[in-house]
Amino acid sequence: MSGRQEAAGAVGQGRRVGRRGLILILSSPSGAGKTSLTRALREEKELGLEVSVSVTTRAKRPSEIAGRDYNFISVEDFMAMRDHDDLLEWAEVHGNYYGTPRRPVERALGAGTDMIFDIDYQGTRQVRATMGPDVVTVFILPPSMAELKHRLERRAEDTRETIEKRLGNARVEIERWTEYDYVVVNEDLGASFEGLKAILFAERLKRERQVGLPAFVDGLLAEKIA
Ligand SMILES: Nc1nc2c(ncn2[C@@H]2O[C@H](COP(=O)(O)OP(=O)(O)O)[C@@H](O)[C@H]2O)c(=O)[nH]1
Ligand SMILES: Nc1ncnc2c1ncn2[C@@H]1O[C@H](COP(=O)(O)OP(=O)(O)O)[C@@H](O)[C@H]1O
Repeated sequence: MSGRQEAAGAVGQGRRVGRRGLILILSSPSGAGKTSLTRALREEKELGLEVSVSVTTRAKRPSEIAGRDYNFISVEDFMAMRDHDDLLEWAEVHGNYYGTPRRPVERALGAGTDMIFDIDYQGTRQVRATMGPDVVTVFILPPSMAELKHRLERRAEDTRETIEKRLGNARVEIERWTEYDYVVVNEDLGASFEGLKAILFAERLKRERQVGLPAFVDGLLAEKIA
């Protein structure tokens, strides 16, 4: 992306290596754990990640906070945002509309802040098409279908009908796993969290994401060793 500010970087003899911001996308079938992992990443402040808060037309769950987990809006308001091009991407999932507001993403990336998106495979395709190399995608798999069902039941925030619909869609969602850069089988939440941090740290060091490296290396090679 042109015009994007660079995150603070390494310093060597006054030569700076900056970094382009990235978007870390987490997708999974319902109940595999992407919300828990997104919350854990957001709460670890030193990672410096900003979570994209989607708009949705679905009803709020008891544990959710409007403005933190989602902005809950009417179908009319959703369509107005879509028609005004206020959404970076949008999709219909489990019979409800979901979308990523464009402006907060542009603001965060413009300031060099990395973002996390918890969006489905349809949205992931759209973001990859528009943001290309700045996107890193991770698919979260459950350890088994039986455990996926148990997690949805243990979460106890949805009606039986809602759980059935999400389980019914799980196979179609899981089949998209090959479209993703990384795959994490979320058996142990702590281990999955460590895996995501490893992905983030490695992606931040990718050569093409580090701006100013050629000048930095030229400087290194020109330096006189006493
Ligand atoms: N495309 C798209 N998908 C979203 C967005 N926000 C959430 N989703 C996806 O919508 C699906 C349903 O999310 P949610 O209702 O929170 O249910 P959960 O998956 O059971 O936690 C999940 O696959 C989310 O990743 C968005 O802004 N865009
Ligand atoms: N590794 C895990 N082991 C056991 N329970 C988990 C694990 N990850 C998530 N959970 C639980 O499973 C339920 C579904 O997780 P959640 O993060 O809401 O999934 P998603 O956002 O993918 O629908 C929640 O009750 C959560 O606490």
